[in-house]
Amino acid sequence: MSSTWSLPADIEIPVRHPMAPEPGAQMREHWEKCFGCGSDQPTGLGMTFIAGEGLTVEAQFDVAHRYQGGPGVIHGGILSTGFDEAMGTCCMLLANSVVTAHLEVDYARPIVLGSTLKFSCRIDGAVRRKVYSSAEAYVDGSNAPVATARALFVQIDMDQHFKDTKQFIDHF
Ligand SMILES: CCCCCCCCCCCCCC(=O)SCCNC(=O)CCNC(=O)[C@H](O)C(C)(C)COP(=O)(O)OP(=O)(O)OC[C@H]1O[C@@H](n2cnc3c(N)ncnc32)[C@H](O)[C@@H]1OP(=O)(O)O
Repeated sequence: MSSTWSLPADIEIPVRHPMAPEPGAQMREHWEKCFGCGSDQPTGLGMTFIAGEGLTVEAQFDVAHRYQGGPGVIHGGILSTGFDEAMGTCCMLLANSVVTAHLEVDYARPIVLGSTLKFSCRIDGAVRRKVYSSAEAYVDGSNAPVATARALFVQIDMDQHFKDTKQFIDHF
């Protein structure tokens, strides 16, 4: 795998929010209609999340047949969606609302339909509103990651960011 991704020199390790879920606790969906995590999104990934120690989160979803790209394997965009959601949820340990500004994925192995895809995510640091995260994805029986990702999330003001799409929002 290769990447030109590098963290900025002025990066700092942020503090986990005191109200963040305890390590081992399930983390909530950020919005019930979300394609990644929403319980009111029947075609979505239905991802689940467990808070880890420090600034880490474990996430997973089952690779259903409807997520097929090539014959018998996951679509690359679905895998990248899984990373996006898992790493974005990891940022919730800071109790910030964030959106993805940059996401890159290295695809190391094909992922067979029917697998359970597991993500190990962490916050690498933050600079002002920017939160840097990295993650690996695994399937059962594989010690090496099947894919890795890095992302930049930017903290937003929810009211301002979604001011033009409020008609879609029941509540957050
Ligand atoms: C979904 C939301 C719900 C929230 C709940 C929790 C989420 C949970 C899970 C969700 C999972 C799913 C999540 C989803 O799927 S979120 C959906 C996909 N993402 C979007 O739609 C975001 C679209 N982009 C924007 O709205 C704006 O561009 C944002 C808000 C990101 C920044 O525009 P804004 O005008 O506000 O700020 P700024 O332009 O001064 O930038 C600020 C800083 O960031 C730096 N920068 C910006 N872009 C890049 C870049 N590409 N590479 C490197 N750096 C970049 C920039 O240089 C500056 O740095 P500095 O000057 O400080 O050094």
